[in-house]
Amino acid sequence: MRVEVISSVNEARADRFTHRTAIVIDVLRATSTIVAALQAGSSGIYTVETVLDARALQRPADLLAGERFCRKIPGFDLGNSPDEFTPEMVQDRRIILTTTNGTRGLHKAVRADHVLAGSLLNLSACTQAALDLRRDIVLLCSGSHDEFALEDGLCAGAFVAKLQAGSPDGLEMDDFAAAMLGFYRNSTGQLYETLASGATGRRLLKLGMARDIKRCSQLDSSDIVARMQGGMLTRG
Ligand SMILES: O=C(O)[C@H](CS(=O)(=O)O)OP(=O)(O)O
Repeated sequence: MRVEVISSVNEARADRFTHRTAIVIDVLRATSTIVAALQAGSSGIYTVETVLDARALQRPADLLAGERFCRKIPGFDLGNSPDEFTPEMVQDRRIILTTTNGTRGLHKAVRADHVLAGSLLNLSACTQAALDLRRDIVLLCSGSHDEFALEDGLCAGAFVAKLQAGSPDGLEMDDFAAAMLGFYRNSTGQLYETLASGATGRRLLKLGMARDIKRCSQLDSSDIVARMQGGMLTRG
């Protein structure tokens, strides 16, 4: 089995996904929020790129969620903070989500045979699902504003470490995957600090959202596998 890591949506050429399982990563915060929403009982999450698309897709019982400039979109039910997605709010409800980077990342991966949403929260569950699908794996770091984001690279490195541990016959990897593996190994025990030190983390801290960074750094706190099926992310 081989794993490759793509550093940002800008680098995500369609042909890199063919015949692969894609794990799309946006630790701060879209894919962490998707995992939290499914954990809280949402029946599924549609990701769309624009506010207009979100409103057009909404059916009467659906919730609109997402952010622009890290803030909840006016008129929407929910923002992009995992803690907002409680069972009281989202149980058995479909959610239409639009965020700056994560939703773009998920759309870039559509050519893959299978698309999973990965985060630190569901690292082990998502890794096992990807191994079970028996395809080469591509990890797409959604990044932030078209650039590489530290927290996504860290999470990609954590996935590479888990995939390696779960591949008794060995795991081939590209150079960027090897670099992110080294980065993750050097950050052991400092997940929160590393997340908080990147550009997105600093932006969220300035806005008083340290709690979101804490939540998004909770390694393996969920056994949710978030899988794209028929355009919607559901419990896989
Ligand atoms: O809401 C977020 O955490 C980010 C906003 S940004 O990266 O600071 O623009 O959006 P996401 O799509 O979850 O990365």
